[in-house]
Amino acid sequence: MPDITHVLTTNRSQIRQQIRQRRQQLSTLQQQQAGHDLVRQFSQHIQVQAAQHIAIYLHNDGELDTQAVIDWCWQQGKQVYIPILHPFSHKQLLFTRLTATTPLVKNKYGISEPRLNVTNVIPYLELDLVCSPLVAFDLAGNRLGMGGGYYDRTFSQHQFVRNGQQPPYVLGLAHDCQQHANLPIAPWDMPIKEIITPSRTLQFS
Ligand SMILES: Nc1nc2c(c(=O)[nH]1)N(C=O)[C@@H](CNc1ccc(C(=O)N[C@@H](CCC(=O)O)C(=O)O)cc1)CN2
Ligand SMILES: Nc1ncnc2c1ncn2[C@@H]1O[C@H](COP(=O)(O)OP(=O)(O)OP(=O)(O)O)[C@@H](O)[C@H]1O
Repeated sequence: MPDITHVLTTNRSQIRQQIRQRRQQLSTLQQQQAGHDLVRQFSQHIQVQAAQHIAIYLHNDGELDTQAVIDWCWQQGKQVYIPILHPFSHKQLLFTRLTATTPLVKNKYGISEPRLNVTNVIPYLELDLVCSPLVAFDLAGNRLGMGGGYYDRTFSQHQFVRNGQQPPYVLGLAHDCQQHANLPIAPWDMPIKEIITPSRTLQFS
């Protein structure tokens, strides 16, 4: 009998591969349109409107293009933060401020991130909203990421109110084509409350 953990891992990585391919095949025009439509969904969202410190990501690998949303945030006077790979804590993220003049470097996965400057790092609990990237989502709020466990670790470390500080509101951003009928769930997966796509906002209880 195959070991259940092995089956789960193989299955998850096949889904990842299939959906990553699907989003990589979107044309530049489709990506631009998606990014533009996302602003409409995003700007109408109550939690977004109330948020001052917003973590988002710099798109890569066919992910939903966030540049128009970032520009909208700046126009609204909101502060934008991007995840960077922690320089020495294994598979941990730091969130650092992004402005129009922030120097960017490529991380080991080839993803652009702000060059580490400790004065620009925000403690996770000071974020109001976290817009997480993802590879696949289902209609129960399960998400599958790139396979590093970076976001799951971040969410699980900060899921409870501590010293009266509320954890940030977490939502996922994805193309509609990243929906998958039934994701195989691992014990460490942290479901999210909401996914925003260019065409709709999905809320899960
Ligand atoms: N734009 C963006 N920035 C991000 C993330 C993200 O998903 N999107 N991350 C979110 O965590 C972190 C980077 N995490 C990553 C984790 C793994 C791989 C990666 O390349 N993995 C393997 C495939 C693994 C598999 O299929 O099992 C690869 O492609 O070779 C890339 C990024 C931080 N920054
Ligand atoms: N809270 C956690 N603590 C320790 N290890 C974890 C945690 N969450 C995930 N991991 C480990 O990280 C690895 C990758 O997890 P998984 O495949 O769920 O990542 P993912 O959801 O694709 O990535 P991400 O969360 O960055 O989007 C797994 O081996 C898992 O054991």
